[in-house]
Amino acid sequence: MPNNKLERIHSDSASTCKLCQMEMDSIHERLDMKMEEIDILDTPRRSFSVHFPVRMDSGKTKMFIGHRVQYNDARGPTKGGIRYHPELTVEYLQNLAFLMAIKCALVEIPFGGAKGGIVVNTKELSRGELERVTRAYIREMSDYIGPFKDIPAPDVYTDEQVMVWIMDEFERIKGEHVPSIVTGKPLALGGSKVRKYSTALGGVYILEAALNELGITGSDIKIAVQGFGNVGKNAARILHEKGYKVCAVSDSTSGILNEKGLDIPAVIEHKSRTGHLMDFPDAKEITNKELITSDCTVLIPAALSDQIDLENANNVKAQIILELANAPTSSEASQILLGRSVLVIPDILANAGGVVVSYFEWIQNLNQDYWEEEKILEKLRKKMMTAFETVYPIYCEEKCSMRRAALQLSIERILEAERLRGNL
Ligand SMILES: NC(=O)c1ccc[n+]([C@@H]2O[C@H](COP(=O)([O-])OP(=O)(O)OC[C@H]3O[C@@H](n4cnc5c(N)ncnc54)[C@H](O)[C@@H]3O)[C@@H](O)[C@H]2O)c1
Repeated sequence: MPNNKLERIHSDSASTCKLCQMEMDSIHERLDMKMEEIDILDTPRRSFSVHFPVRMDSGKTKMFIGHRVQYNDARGPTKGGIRYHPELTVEYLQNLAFLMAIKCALVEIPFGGAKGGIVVNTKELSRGELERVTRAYIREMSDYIGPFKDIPAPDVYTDEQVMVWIMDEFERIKGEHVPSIVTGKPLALGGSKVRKYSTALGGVYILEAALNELGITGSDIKIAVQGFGNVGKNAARILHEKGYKVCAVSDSTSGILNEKGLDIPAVIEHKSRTGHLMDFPDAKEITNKELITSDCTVLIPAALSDQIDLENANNVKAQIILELANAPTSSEASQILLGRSVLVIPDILANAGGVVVSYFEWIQNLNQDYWEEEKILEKLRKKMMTAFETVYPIYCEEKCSMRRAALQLSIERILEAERLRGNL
């Protein structure tokens, strides 16, 4: 059995799928979808598994299983992460691949959706074994992936080093340089500037657009951020730099609050020096639960799924929830918040900045180019704003959740591509 951390990380996107499923019936009805359209959306184009032997450090050979799902490629080559997890199944990956197709359509990047990975607990592998397992998986997959077929990226328990091994093995097989085979690489090997904080920054662009739409302005805007990892810390940092009052932040151990606003660079320094948020001077200690219901204008869950639930949804004080984590709001809580007119900006829109900059990395690689930071920032802003400006009117007109509005838009785009190809 995996430990709790493994299980938890693995369940986040499953919750997103559950939330999307909840909205599907009303979308089918609203778009007056025919059975053949529902079928084409419900069916992954390719799902396959490979079995491969790897020599372990002990000298013994062990068999591994890898999967890849290429869900829908009507809008372009499929794109999606490679996840290493002991409980990975094809069915689970199908859900994640569907969400990737939805996200890419929402921010109008010319990709379909994919997801894959290996059934393995990386904590049980040495670095050498991890490299050999990765390379063996890519040897099995090399005919089915490619810059114009299917482009992998990092996901749970894979990182930029794993992406380099994937690229290197693929290039050895093809006998040429192909950096565009994978995104999420280090800068020195064709990675993109901004990628490390693109998810947080994309979310901040969307948040500012939402504040503007709701007419919420001024120095009284209070922000609470749950999670202080890659996404949460960068979101807090960017918002602080923009002059917002970030009043509360938390990590897995505890939270801190200062109603006048925290000095975020000092909090970052404190956390990197001590390893925790506790004992930060000039702040009150709070629990993660207290952060969710703290007195704030904007709540940014950026850690785990199902943090806003049946128990606390009625006590949320924020007017806007920016879902930077995947599925931080349970399905029951979503209904309550909709009833209370709290604007929930759904994960599929709020955290899409990461895949947008991955797309930019792919373009840079195809053109053997490196873009300056300013160019990437401007293009990211434009992509995120366009998505928001298209989804928001649907949300207002249809008086539905913003998640439903976003899903509806993506589905229309995928179906349009299928129609133009003559598949419908
Ligand atoms: N990294 C990306 O580009 C990206 C893109 C899309 C979605 N996401 C989603 O954003 C979320 C965060 O990702 P990340 O890359 O920042 O992960 P991370 O591992 O870097 O950080 C996770 C943070 O959450 C904190 N945390 C763990 N348990 C907690 C708890 N019970 N309460 C409060 N905080 C807790 C950890 O201490 C850590 O600070 C995940 O849901 C992830 O799927 C990330």
